[in-house]
Amino acid sequence: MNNVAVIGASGYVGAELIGLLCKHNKVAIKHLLVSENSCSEGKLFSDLHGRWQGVCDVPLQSFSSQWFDEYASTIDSVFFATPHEFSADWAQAFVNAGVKVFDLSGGFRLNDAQDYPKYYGFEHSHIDALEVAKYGLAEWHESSIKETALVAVPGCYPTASLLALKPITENLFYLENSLIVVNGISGVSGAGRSASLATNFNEVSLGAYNILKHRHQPEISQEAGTEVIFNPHLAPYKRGLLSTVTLQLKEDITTEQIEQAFINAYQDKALIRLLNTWPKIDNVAHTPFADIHWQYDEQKHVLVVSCAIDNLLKGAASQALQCFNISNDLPSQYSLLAPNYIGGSYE
Ligand SMILES: NC(=O)C1=CN([C@@H]2O[C@H](COP(=O)(O)OP(=O)(O)OC[C@H]3O[C@@H](n4cnc5c(N)ncnc54)[C@H](OP(=O)(O)O)[C@@H]3O)[C@@H](O)[C@H]2O)C=CC1
Ligand SMILES: CC(=O)N[C@@H](CCC(=O)OP(=O)(O)O)C(=O)O
Repeated sequence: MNNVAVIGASGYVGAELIGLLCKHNKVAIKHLLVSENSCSEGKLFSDLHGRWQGVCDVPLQSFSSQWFDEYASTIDSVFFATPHEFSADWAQAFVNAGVKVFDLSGGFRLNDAQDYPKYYGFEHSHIDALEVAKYGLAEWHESSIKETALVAVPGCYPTASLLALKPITENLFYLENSLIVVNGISGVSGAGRSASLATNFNEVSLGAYNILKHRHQPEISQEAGTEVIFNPHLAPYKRGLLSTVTLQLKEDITTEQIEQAFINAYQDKALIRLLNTWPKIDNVAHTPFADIHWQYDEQKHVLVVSCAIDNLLKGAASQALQCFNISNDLPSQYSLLAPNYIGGSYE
């Protein structure tokens, strides 16, 4: 059994993650934590998140340095579903205490410490840990996830965008110095549980935001290995995220090469579904799947790839669990799919 703690248990991502951990037969949930002065402290997890009544009726504790001193060394893994700065401050301490860290925030996703003040609004307190952390896009980084004690679970938009981009960028099919445009659309749960005017039911209307300054732009560019333009949009539905990317390819690239690149990348990846039609949010919401479809104009050498995920699952909680599984030598999809599922059918 792997003894785990989740910090950020009152939030949307923490709740999804705890729901998944409850179904994992190699996990024992030991502590569910919120911030030191949280109004949720002492409440039952299931009182805050009614979907899990009778499934996880565990009281929430508050995280503090006293809690850390008393309990950190008694757990094997910790999941941070917390603000970025909290993760940046605390992850290294857990690693030093021998605990594997799965950070669902952006605290360790960017390699360059100078990007933190610019995109996240704080100076990173553990630049050394930034160098140790490994980016955990589960389908692409199995070997580095296995090696590290600190996994930076990718952001929601970067997950969908990179799953769409990487078969092309890894094969260097795109025209160098051409514009790569990533258009993302997210449901409102992407903004977290705390109320704000921008996410108020009466205020949300499909629209772009944070254009040319969103923190996922450097993350996508870093992991794609080339600069992208990222256009995020907020849409009036609860959950699900669609990322559609447009690339100019080199003149000699054929439809067959693209087809082969996607097959090579994903044919043995149980949670990626290559579709023959454009993906839809409703088909992936509440699931750990990423659905992908593409279309290539061989005359203009323009490729469009679209990927749909659930922002709270493949974009956060279920991908964190994939990273946990990989790190513990389990199949990435362990406990996320029925054990006898072999991709489209059951044995
Ligand atoms: N929403 C999404 O689609 C995605 C979110 N993420 C990332 O996951 C993380 C959580 O997001 P989300 O669940 O949406 O956010 P929420 O605002 O819904 O939840 C944040 C959680 O963090 C806890 N928290 C806040 N401050 C502290 C602190 N100082 N110490 C301990 N716990 C603290 C809160 O507890 P309390 O306030 O009760 O103390 C709450 O449980 C963020 O980093 C976010 O960027 C990643 C991918 C997708
Ligand atoms: C709709 C919405 O507001 N989405 C959030 C992104 C989701 C998130 O929480 O960010 P990480 O994936 O980096 O952790 C945003 O644009 O800031």
